[in-house]
Amino acid sequence: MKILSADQTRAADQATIKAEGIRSDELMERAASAFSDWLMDRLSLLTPHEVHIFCGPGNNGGDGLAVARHLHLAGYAVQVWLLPADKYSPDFTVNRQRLPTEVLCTHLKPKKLPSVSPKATVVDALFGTGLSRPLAGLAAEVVEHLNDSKATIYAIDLPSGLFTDAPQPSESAVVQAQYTVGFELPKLAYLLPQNARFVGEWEVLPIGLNTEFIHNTDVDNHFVNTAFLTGRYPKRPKFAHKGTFGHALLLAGSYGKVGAAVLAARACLHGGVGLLTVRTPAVGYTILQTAVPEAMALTDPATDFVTELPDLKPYAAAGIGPGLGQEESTANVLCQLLRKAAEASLALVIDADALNILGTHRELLDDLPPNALLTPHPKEFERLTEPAHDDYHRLELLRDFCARHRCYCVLKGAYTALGTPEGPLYFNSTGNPGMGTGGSGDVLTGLLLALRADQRLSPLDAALLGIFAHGRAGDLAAQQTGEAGLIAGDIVRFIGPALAELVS
Ligand SMILES: NC(=O)C1=CN([C@@H]2O[C@H](COP(=O)(O)OP(=O)(O)OC[C@H]3O[C@@H](n4cnc5c(N)ncnc54)[C@H](O)[C@@H]3O)[C@@H](O)[C@H]2O)[C@@H](O)CC1
Ligand SMILES: Nc1ncnc2c1ncn2[C@@H]1O[C@H](COP(=O)(O)OP(=O)(O)O)[C@@H](O)[C@H]1O
Ligand SMILES: [K+]
Repeated sequence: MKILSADQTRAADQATIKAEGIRSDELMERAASAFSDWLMDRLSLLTPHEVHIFCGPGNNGGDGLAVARHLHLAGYAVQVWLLPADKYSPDFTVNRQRLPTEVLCTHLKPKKLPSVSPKATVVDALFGTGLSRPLAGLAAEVVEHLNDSKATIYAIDLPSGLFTDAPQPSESAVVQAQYTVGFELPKLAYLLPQNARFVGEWEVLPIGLNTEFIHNTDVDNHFVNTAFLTGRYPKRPKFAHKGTFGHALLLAGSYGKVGAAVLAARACLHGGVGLLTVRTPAVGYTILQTAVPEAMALTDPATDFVTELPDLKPYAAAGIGPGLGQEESTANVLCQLLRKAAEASLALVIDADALNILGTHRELLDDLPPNALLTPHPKEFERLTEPAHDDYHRLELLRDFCARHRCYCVLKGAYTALGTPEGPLYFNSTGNPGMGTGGSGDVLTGLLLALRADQRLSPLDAALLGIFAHGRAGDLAAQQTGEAGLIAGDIVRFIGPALAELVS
């Protein structure tokens, strides 16, 4: 799914109105009906609800007025509160006129704000994508009042005060919604940790925006769901053999961290790799051969950490990092691997301690072979770049980093963001907080290694499929274990089912 900016959203609305020959208030009616139906599914008519709808002067307020009409006609006790303004949008005015006279509709006044009980349902229709500056004055006062009320707040399109695709000053007033319901496509603002307390849970409802316009619009950001991945993960051919899916090399583990190598190796095998060879220090030999008999062990001469790079000829892809440690001789192995990878046409996946080594020897970044795939969490990413002022700045750093080094970079977290050499970012939709547990990242590395070894997949598709399937495997696992009980090995068990869902 494409993530549109505020300007692109407005243009999509206009394109739809033009292509369908409808009036703008008819499109608003679609949005308001979709929102009203969604809300009424959650509110029961049997328990009386005090529903307060707070409307601003633009089309977000127009949506709110239309929602008020729908809820009133369905039998809910609705009260509308209007933010006074010099100017109201035409569709606001149309819907103000359509509001049945029985619905109480009152202008808000400073210092005389209505009391809203904690049991009330509030619809926030003050501002949406048209917000042009941080809220101040009465609007800010209303927002603080709603946040203090403890009522359940449902925001239409955006929590009021939040910009669609830029940060707002830290002290400015923003509605803290429990739910945000947008239209057609998700917004960047929904996906960032710093906005979580404003956005709450979110959902988008289809309103039939013009598909041709969306198709022809270039965007900076994409949201990756199952539909987005259709056609990217081919079925295994009938006459396939282990050579078809590539031979991968995993360099991982050190004394006390051989488990990371085991998790990554198991994930790689469940990720469909043809053959897997694992380079661990000697201390890992028995552990690996026992825990993962399907993998070949190519043990390093040193006991506790990896010191020598094996011959790269047999391999289609190499993964380096999980549990590796940062000894100087291990850093040398990484350095040689980077220099030889391009010549050996080796796809690289770089994680964990290998990233930390890159962070302390930044000159090595210039040796990254084309299409290398890096998988930092935000702290590791900071070591490769610089501290970010906020989540939006971090995404810009990600974009710059991938463009400069011609690499793919997986910035891990909820809604993991994949940066690409071409520029666009891809936000993942799967995964759950249960995956915030030691070893989850090692599993991702192993899975990505398998997909990079599969010569049928482009670097972009391998990365998108791996990130999505990793989160999906975590979701399937959590259905059995619960989130708190989830451990990294559980994610491994569900990689197969998660990938099977993607075959098309
Ligand atoms: N036909 C359409 O364009 C559709 C629009 N929709 C709704 O329309 C919304 C966008 O509507 P608008 O573009 O009218 O924008 P908004 O309703 O978000 O707000 C714009 C109005 O608020 C004022 N304003 C902006 N920032 C302010 C601030 N800080 N303090 C005080 N006033 C401020 C502007 O001058 C303008 O009058 C969407 O979020 C969505 O809810 C939906 O109905 C779908 C269809
Ligand atoms: N709240 C969350 N929602 C979705 N995915 C998550 C969440 N927390 C963690 N994850 C995923 O779990 C993995 C954790 O990786 P990482 O931090 O490297 O763990 P480790 O170093 O312990 O292996 C990442 O892929 C991340 O996207
Ligand atoms: K709103």
